[in-house]
Amino acid sequence: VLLSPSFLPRLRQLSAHFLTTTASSSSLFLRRTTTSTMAAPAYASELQIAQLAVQRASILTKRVFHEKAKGTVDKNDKSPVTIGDFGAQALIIAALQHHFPEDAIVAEEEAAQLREDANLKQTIWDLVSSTKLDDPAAEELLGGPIKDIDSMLELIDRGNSLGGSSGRIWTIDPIDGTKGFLRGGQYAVCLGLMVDADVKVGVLGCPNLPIDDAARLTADIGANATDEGRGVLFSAVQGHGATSRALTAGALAAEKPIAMRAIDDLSKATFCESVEAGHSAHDDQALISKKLGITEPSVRMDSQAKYGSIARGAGDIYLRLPVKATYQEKIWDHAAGDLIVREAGGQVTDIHGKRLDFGVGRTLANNKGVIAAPAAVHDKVLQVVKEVLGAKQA
Ligand SMILES: Nc1ncnc2c1ncn2[C@@H]1O[C@H](COP(=O)(O)O)[C@@H](OP(=O)(O)O)[C@H]1O
Ligand SMILES: [Mg+2]
Ligand SMILES: [Mg+2]
Ligand SMILES: [Mg+2]
Repeated sequence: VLLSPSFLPRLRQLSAHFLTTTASSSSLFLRRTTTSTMAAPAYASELQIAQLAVQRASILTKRVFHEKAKGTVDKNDKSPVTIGDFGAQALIIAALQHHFPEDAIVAEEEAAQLREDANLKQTIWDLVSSTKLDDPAAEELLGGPIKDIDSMLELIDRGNSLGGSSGRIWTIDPIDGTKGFLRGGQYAVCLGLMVDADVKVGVLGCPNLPIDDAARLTADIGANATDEGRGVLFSAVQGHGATSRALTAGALAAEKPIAMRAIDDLSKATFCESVEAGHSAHDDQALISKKLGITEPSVRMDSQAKYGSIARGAGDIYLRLPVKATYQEKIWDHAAGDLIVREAGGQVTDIHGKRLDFGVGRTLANNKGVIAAPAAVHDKVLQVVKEVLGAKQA
């Protein structure tokens, strides 16, 4: 059993766990007892690697924003994609490949375009090969640097899994809210692990959100923010709650549990939605908000920073109603946020009240739209969504 190939990744996992649980203990005896008598919490190793990988990828995205001309290139779907998206995806997959080489990965980007563009490829390689966590133990835990430029392209393309309903599947959005990123607004580096289509681990790096969990959402949230006081890492493990911590450039900062705000009066709720009118139906959402008695205007922000923000009670409700009936939401746009909100005391469904189904491929083909709200009021919000959308069809 010890020598079977399937045991190898597990062995690596165990040694990773050993390295971190023992990093601060000095006696060998203590180390032995720690590892033999304490059961590791569920998905502890996956969580730690995911958090550090997102943290490292976030450094790269910040470097792209601050140091580089933003290098926007056109993708087939005409969404802006930057060297940051490719670079962050390469760094995250490198860490996953090092620890969990058997796991499938569904990631947003692919390397095809880089293979044909030597300049772009080199620019990304320069960034990727020079981005490290500033804590050597943490950097080593992620497996250190990528070997060479071709390995980088292969790693990016490891994210081409078709997804599905069985086994371990990671999903990555290296930069979610690319348009927000380009504007200097909100964006998120997103990573989730699904096991048999159930999201078990979710991590969101939000470099432009305030660190302070108590900071309420406002209309100008994160717009052209300086780095001072900003950068949050949200995490959740199924059944173990959700946390936030400062996003750092090295080892993980101390975590705090987060929870959604208890709201008994929906008229006092803060609701958030996409900046982009093409991504969710602003007019329908305004009507729903009004019917709920909400008088404050919506807070518009890009990316899964919306999920993280309501999970820590900085806002309360996130509505994403379809603009076009044919659009299928992508699993990487929702997996981490869905778990983080539910672990913080929320409920997340589509406009029909169905939980998001991450087991049918790269898209949420079985769902339309998203409604995320505190569990106690989710039904009420859903009811109003149905009223408004029903009236439109009638
Ligand atoms: N017509 C559409 N409806 C809904 N979402 C869309 C869309 N077109 C693109 N998107 C997705 O919306 C995401 C951004 O969400 P938000 O509007 O909440 O910031 C994009 O992620 P990327 O920025 O990673 O490409 C993209 O996947
Ligand atoms: Mg995109
Ligand atoms: Mg996205
Ligand atoms: Mg993206």
